[in-house]
Amino acid sequence: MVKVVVSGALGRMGTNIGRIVDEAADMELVGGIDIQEGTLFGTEVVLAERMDAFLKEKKPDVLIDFTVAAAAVENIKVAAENNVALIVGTTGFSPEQRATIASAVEGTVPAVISSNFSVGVNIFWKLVREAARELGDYDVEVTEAHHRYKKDAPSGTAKTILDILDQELGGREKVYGRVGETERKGEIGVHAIRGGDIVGDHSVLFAGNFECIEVSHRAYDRAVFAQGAVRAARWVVGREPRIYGMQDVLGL
Ligand SMILES: NC(=O)c1ccc[n+]([C@@H]2O[C@H](COP(=O)([O-])OP(=O)(O)OC[C@H]3O[C@@H](n4cnc5c(N)ncnc54)[C@H](O)[C@@H]3O)[C@@H](O)[C@H]2O)c1
Ligand SMILES: O=C(O)C1=N[C@H](C(=O)O)CCC1
Repeated sequence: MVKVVVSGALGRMGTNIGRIVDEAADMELVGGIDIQEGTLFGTEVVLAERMDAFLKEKKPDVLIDFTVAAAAVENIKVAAENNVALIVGTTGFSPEQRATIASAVEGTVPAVISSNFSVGVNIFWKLVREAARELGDYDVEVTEAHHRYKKDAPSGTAKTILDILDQELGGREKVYGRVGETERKGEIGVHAIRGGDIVGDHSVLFAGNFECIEVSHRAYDRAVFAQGAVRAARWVVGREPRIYGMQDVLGL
């Protein structure tokens, strides 16, 4: 049995993950962490400040964190100190926060950290890389759309797209939206749409003369992220203590 604690337990992702873990025959949901007390499928959700004592009491194999960047950094430190493996889906980390996470995790616990746990997006990233390799002289625009409550922009997935484009095209300037008189040069345009209950859309447009190619992914339900995170939780237990990506879980 893989024993799981969910951090961000009362949120959109935490609830989806709790349901999947609760229904899994090979997993045991042992509780949750949030900034309010509550319950998650019959298990106790405790306040974030009680996390250290809770992990010592419940002794989970893995903590799955979908919270906000500043909170996740602290949660990761506490989990690593308690020798609990990690799945981190939280996005919006600064470079400094990423460095803090790396020093807490590397050599201490295994952690899968990904801006997007859906299988489809991990394939989409491969397609974006392939297109960028072949279309280096085309204009490139990245667009993402999410629900009205999303806190970070651009999305973590869009930032991963930009990392891939940087690797394949060199570090082109990024222009975040355009207004007024503009002249297109070699930049990558980046556009974040927020509204309603959009689960998560990403698209990369490669525009040449007389033709465009658009590579895109649309999530219709958060279950795709939650299922990927739970799949990663099964995979991570017992691995070497370092940071992995979802491509390691999927063998891509
Ligand atoms: N990697 C992926 O596949 C993926 C998919 C969806 C969302 N996300 C990311 O996951 C994060 C959460 O998204 P959401 O839509 O579930 O948000 P949400 O606001 O619905 O849920 C976040 C939860 O975290 C709780 N929280 C805040 N501080 C906390 C702390 N210190 N300890 C424990 N819990 C705390 C909040 O109270 C809330 O219940 C965001 O960063 C989002 O971008 C990633
Ligand atoms: O709903 C969110 O928030 C999502 N966040 C991730 C991101 O920032 O890329 C993945 C998609 C959904």
